[in-house]
Amino acid sequence: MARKFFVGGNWKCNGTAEEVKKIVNTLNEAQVTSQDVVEVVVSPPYVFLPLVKSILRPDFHVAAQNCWVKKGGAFTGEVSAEMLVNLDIPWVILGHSERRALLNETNEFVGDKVAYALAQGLKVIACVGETLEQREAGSTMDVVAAQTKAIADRVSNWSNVVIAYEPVWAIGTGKVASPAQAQEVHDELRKWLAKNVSADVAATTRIIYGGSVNGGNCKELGGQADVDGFLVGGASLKPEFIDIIKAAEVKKSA
Ligand SMILES: O=C(CO)COP(=O)(O)O
Repeated sequence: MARKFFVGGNWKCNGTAEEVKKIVNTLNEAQVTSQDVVEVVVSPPYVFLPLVKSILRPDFHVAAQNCWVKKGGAFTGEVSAEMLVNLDIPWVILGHSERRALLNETNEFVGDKVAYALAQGLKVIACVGETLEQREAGSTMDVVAAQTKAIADRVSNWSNVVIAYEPVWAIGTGKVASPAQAQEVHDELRKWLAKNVSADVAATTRIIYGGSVNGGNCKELGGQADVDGFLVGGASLKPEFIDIIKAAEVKKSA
């Protein structure tokens, strides 16, 4: 089964209601590649999720940027997976490196969140990736494997999981991984899945790349055999996000 190209826009902690409406209008007006070829998901901050969902074109979907690790209750400031399901929010991003680094989310905690969110019926974009220090120490694959293992230990059905490989040193830095660097990790990660989960999960799970993706570099990155799409930060707030969605065409013609 072919892996459908996937483009996610992670808006992070940005935007006013007016700005959000503007971004959505731009997306709504854009002529993009058919949804048979690409799946598009945008992830606004929580407070804008109902607004975005209500005005976004029906062929694009929304994702939350996080959710609580288990059933809701006395957890001030948190939003539960059940609440997202209740509002028909289909996707959630979990384990983003900003949360791992700034909010001390461990591999195990992220694994627990992924398992819980999937069990509630959410689809999950699970983020993994190494820091510059880890890359320079030659431990990229050990780090990425440990992050993925914490998920694999807790998840048996991978059909609703997209893995986002986002090297921390490439996020928001303008220092994009080269197509060869991205392909190398995606290939290793797929081999890891084949060995430790199953050949089927390795063949069907989409592994998308994130970190300084823009309208200029998306085609070459997307042309790599094991790059199944992108998780885009800064450029997803701009009209060039549409060019990034269109990079799915490189796979169609491949
Ligand atoms: O963190 C990212 C997406 O989740 C990537 O962010 P940038 O595209 O701004 O580097």
